Formats: sequence, structure tokens, C-alpha cells
Amino acid sequence: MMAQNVPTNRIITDFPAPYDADASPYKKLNFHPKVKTACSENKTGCVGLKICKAVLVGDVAVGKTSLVNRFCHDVFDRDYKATIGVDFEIEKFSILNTPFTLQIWDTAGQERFKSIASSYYRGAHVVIVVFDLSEEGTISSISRWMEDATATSTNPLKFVVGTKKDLVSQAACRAAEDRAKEVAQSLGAEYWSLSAKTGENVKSFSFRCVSLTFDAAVLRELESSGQASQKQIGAIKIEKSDNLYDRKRKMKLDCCKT
Ligand SMILES: Nc1nc2c(ncn2[C@@H]2O[C@H](COP(=O)(O)OP(=O)(O)OP(=O)(O)O)[C@@H](O)[C@H]2O)c(=O)[nH]1
Ligand SMILES: [Mg+2]
Repeated sequence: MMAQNVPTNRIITDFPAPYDADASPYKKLNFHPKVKTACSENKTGCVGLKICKAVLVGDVAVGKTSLVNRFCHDVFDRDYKATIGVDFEIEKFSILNTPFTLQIWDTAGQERFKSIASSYYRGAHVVIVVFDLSEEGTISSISRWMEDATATSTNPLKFVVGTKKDLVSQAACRAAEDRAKEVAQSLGAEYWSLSAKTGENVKSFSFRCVSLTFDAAVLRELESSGQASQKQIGAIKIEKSDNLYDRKRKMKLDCCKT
């Protein structure tokens, strides 16, 4: 399937590099050769029709929503508006000329929304734990967030992201990074520092995240193709008929009831 109608800033042709190669468990330097061949021969099966799921978690006000808003809409809001329960965005990409869709779930950090938010962790292909580089205390909760958010997924890609890089000096950034990189390594996650305010590293991180997700999704598709092709067709029907906007509306109503 050829990618069509994707904005130019959502086209990925080269495999993006990590923030720090020493702070990543993902060592590949390029898309998998099988993935490249499948894309160039237009034989990626159902990848273009499926939606992969990314989930952002982390303490209150660390900057999860700001990161999503910077990437998806290229905007930044100085005022804090707490996320109520969960929110999501859908982003379409063209990767190696193949269409790919990522559903990004932005969860609330506030404890009172924890049970609502955690019901959306299931089946995540990517888990992103966000902390605040200017609030070192937020580093100590990274592990707990990662454990909770990955418990109901099979082998998700894992990222630890320090935000608000614009607020800290280089030395302070380095100190917080060193601590967070250690945590990321113990969790088998890739580490990034960025700023939603200035936009520094936001696109690089997002492209890296999406590309690794795409590579894994195509490999999964290639592995399973031929095997349960009928089953896959059933799965796609379910995904397409799952009206996300209705669910989002219902979710908000449920939140308002409490
Ligand atoms: N200077 C600076 N401020 C930021 C950055 N990212 C977020 N903020 C500010 O930090 C506050 C919290 O940001 P949010 O993105 O709402 O935080 P959140 O993690 O979504 O919070 P919850 O939804 O309550 O969990 C807001 O006032 C943002 O403007 C950044 O990169 N730099
Ligand atoms: Mg939020």
C-alpha cells in the first residue's frame, strides 16, 4: 500500500538516530533489511491498515500533554491544564513510502485519575515515561510508572523522556540525565532529553519512536503473514469499527460523573 495524503513533515525515509547510543537498548542502525525489502516491494501486508498504540505516563505536570501538543500541533501553552483521565491524538506517517498510523494516549498524572488512565495501558506498542528535568523528584517515580504501564502489554518499546530542558543549566541537565539514564537502563528503555517549549529534540524523539514502532510492526506482520491471515482480517475489522471518538466522548462523560 502506497502512502498518500501525508503532510511533508510526517514523511520518514531515513532511520533516526538515538539521543545517546549508550543510553539505548535499541542498537540497530537502520530499518531491518526485511522491512526495507517489504516496503520497496509494497508487500507490508496489513501494516498500513492497523493502528499502533503509544502511551505517555508520568507524574503530574511533568509535561506529557505539552510534548504531545508540540509534536502533533506545533504549539506550546505556558498555562497548566491538567489532563482529565486520558486524551488521545492520531498521527499518520509515511515511512519508507508505507502508510503508518500511531494513536498517542496522553494520560493524567493526577492520582485521582489513575484507575481511568491505567485502563488504557493495555496492548501498548510503545510506553513513554516522562519526567521533569527541572524537578529531580520526578525521576524517582519513573520505574513505578514503567512497571504499571507495561504490565498489560507484550514486549512494548520503552522510552524515558526528560522534559523542560529549557529550564535547566547544562550542568543541571547533565546531572539529572545521568540519574535518569541509569534508571532507563535498568528498565531496558531508551533515554531522551527535550523541551516542548523550544521544540528541541521533539521531532527527533518522535521520529525515532515511530520508526522503531514501525520496524517492529512490519516484522510482526511479516512473521504472521501466511499463518493466520484470516484472523488478521478479523482483527482489522474490529480496529476500524472501534469508533475512537465515541469512546473519547464517553470517557469524558464518565470522568465528569465522579
Ligand atoms: N519551560 C517549559 N515548561 C514546560 C515544558 N513542558 C511543559 N511545560 C509546562 O509545565 C506545565 C505542565 O505541563 P503539562 O504538559 O500540562 O503536564 P502534564 O504532564 O500533561 O500534566 P498532567 O496532565 O496533570 O499529568 C505547563 O504549565 C506547561 O506549560 C517545557 O518543555 N518547558
Ligand atoms: Mg496532561
